[in-house]
Amino acid sequence: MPTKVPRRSMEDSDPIANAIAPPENESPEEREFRIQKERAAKQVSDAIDAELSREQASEKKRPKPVKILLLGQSESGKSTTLKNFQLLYEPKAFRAERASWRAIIQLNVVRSIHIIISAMNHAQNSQDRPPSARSSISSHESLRLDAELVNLKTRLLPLLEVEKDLMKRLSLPGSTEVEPTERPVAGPSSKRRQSKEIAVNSTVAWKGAFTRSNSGSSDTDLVDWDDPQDPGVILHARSEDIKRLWAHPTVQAILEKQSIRLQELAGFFLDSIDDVTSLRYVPTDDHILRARLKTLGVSEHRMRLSDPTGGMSRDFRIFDVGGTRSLRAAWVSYFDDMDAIIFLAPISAFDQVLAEEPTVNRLADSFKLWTTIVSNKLLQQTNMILFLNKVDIMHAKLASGIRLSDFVDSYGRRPNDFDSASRYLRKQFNSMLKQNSPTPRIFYCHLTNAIDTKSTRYVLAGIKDMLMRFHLQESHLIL
Ligand SMILES: Nc1nc2c(ncn2[C@@H]2O[C@H](COP(=O)(O)OP(=O)(O)OP(=O)(O)O)[C@@H](O)[C@H]2O)c(=O)[nH]1
Ligand SMILES: [Mg+2]
Repeated sequence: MPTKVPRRSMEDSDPIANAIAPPENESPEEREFRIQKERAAKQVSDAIDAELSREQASEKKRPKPVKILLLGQSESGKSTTLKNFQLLYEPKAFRAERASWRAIIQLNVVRSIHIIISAMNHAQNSQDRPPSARSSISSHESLRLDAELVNLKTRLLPLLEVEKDLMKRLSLPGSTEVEPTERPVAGPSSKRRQSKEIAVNSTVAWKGAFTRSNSGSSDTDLVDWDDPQDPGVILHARSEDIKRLWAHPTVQAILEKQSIRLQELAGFFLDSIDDVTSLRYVPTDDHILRARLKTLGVSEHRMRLSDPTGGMSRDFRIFDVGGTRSLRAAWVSYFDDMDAIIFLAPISAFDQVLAEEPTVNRLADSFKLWTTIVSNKLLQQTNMILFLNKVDIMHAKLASGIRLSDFVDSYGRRPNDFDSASRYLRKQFNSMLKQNSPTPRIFYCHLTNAIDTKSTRYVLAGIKDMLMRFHLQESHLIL
């Protein structure tokens, strides 16, 4: 009969000692087997420790990371530029987040419908007012909703519940990080109305709320299709209604008369409703770039990029910040030690105002912000890269007859075409930089469309190579 091994003396109250103590009544064979297992485990653990020390030692030898800070007003395209970097250099990780972006796109769709319904209500209310009160309202606001439209509106109301539900899921338990912020809907300033825009603090792991923890390797594995709360089901069921609402001539007239240009609003997906509301919809790269989620905090993204000359790879750190005015004070703590600033100025916004400050023209705000950044003492040595962004919207706006000179007096009688306008604006930004740079500094300016992956890919690859070369020269100088 095998002799029993006496239980090792230990403090019964010590949970750790309890957990690692050999089992009671262990036979000699079991003991031998356990000791062998523990020895093997220790060998593995020692090997991991050795590998970690080797990595730490080589980490110390690695050159300093290249740091890039993305700056610009809200909705200038900072987070979209970061998404482009991720898509280009970490496509697997980027695509693994599709389930989270699917939820944001659904939220964007519902928000557009919310804006349309508010505009319809506004038109209806002005119609319902007594004629004496109506006399001060311009005739265009009194467009009548026919029975079909009223019906459509009623059928689409459940989507507002979807919005609430998605927002609840985005607000992680115990967190107040999700902040539905007010933004004015374009329209005559005296009759400005508000529509909510969702924002998330980028330091919060909001993406976890939508990604399956045990997700498989294929795209469709990323979404929990059996989730009864999935907003995709309701959106799919209402897809035809959404299309009819959006295509309805009275709706188009109401939006036009209230100066609401939904196509130009961030997160516009109403022209892709068939795709976005299809059952088992998984966003394409293009859709992820178009998705709008306002940034509140500052987020840091790390990636290791290869050297085009075949040398050692470099660590890049890209910092994305929130661009709303109240968040800009936080930028300065990141100014120290940056290798480059990518400043985004959405030139198409020349006829728009800031959401947070409806008296301030957005192009004027970009000019002022650029001047503040280039004249900052901490940034005198920093490479400046300017993206004159949203050129696609700029093209369309100018072509539709909206005149730059109506908003920028100094543009004078120059032609209202894209080439002349972009050349003029580039010159303005350039001269602001020169006036505020006591010593010459590296400056690049690109006309960009950040939702176009192809053109952005070339711009970003060029920036990466330039910064690697520059960084390499600097390290040689230091050595
Ligand atoms: N059409 C068009 N849309 C763009 C372009 N660049 C960005 N967008 C869209 O504009 C919206 C705003 O872009 P974001 O990248 O979220 O803006 P941001 O600068 O990060 O804004 P904050 O986080 O509020 O500071 C998103 O829906 C983008 O898809 C562009 O060049 N053209
Ligand atoms: Mg952002």
